[in-house]
Amino acid sequence: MRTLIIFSSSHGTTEKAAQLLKKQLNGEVELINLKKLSNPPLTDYDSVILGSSIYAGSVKSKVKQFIKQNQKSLMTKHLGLFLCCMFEGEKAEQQFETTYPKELREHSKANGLFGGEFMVSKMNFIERQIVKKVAGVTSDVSKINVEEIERFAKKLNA
Ligand SMILES: Cc1cc2nc3c(=O)[nH]c(=O)nc-3n(C[C@H](O)[C@H](O)[C@H](O)COP(=O)(O)O)c2cc1C
Repeated sequence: MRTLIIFSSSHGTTEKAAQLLKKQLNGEVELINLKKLSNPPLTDYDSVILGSSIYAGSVKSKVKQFIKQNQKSLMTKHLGLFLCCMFEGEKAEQQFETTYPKELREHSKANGLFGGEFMVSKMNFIERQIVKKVAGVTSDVSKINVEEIERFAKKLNA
């Protein structure tokens, strides 16, 4: 089985999660950052995994655009969808639902909330102000959910 993990990441957390996931998956796995290649061809892959982070309640625009262009093709793949974000529980679930269309969520073999990070050291001035005001965070915080990544990989490997 050939798998492609496609992601978009601003401060590197979704990329980190994608790398952790890659280690857990069976078969040949490649990673593509949408920043480098905005519409990668999917024909050579049986399995496609899509991952994004959330900023101010919205998914990264490159992911939105990729879904728009490839939704039909994604419906023919062994599919996985994940999100990196700092909200947890119901709020995180809601963000997942607004990120990925219902049709894809229902077709997907694994849907995952992988936690997130506030990488203050990589943020610009405005982002630092927002994170300080909204979350009271002034230094790097990591809450990547490794168990959730393992659970997600097991489902896709099954
Ligand atoms: C300015 C800013 C806004 C954010 N807004 C949200 C949000 O609305 N909901 C949420 O769950 N996480 C939010 N986050 C947390 C990011 O989703 C989290 O930092 C994520 O790990 C970023 O991943 P990336 O480095 O791959 O882009 C925000 C972070 C920043 C810096």
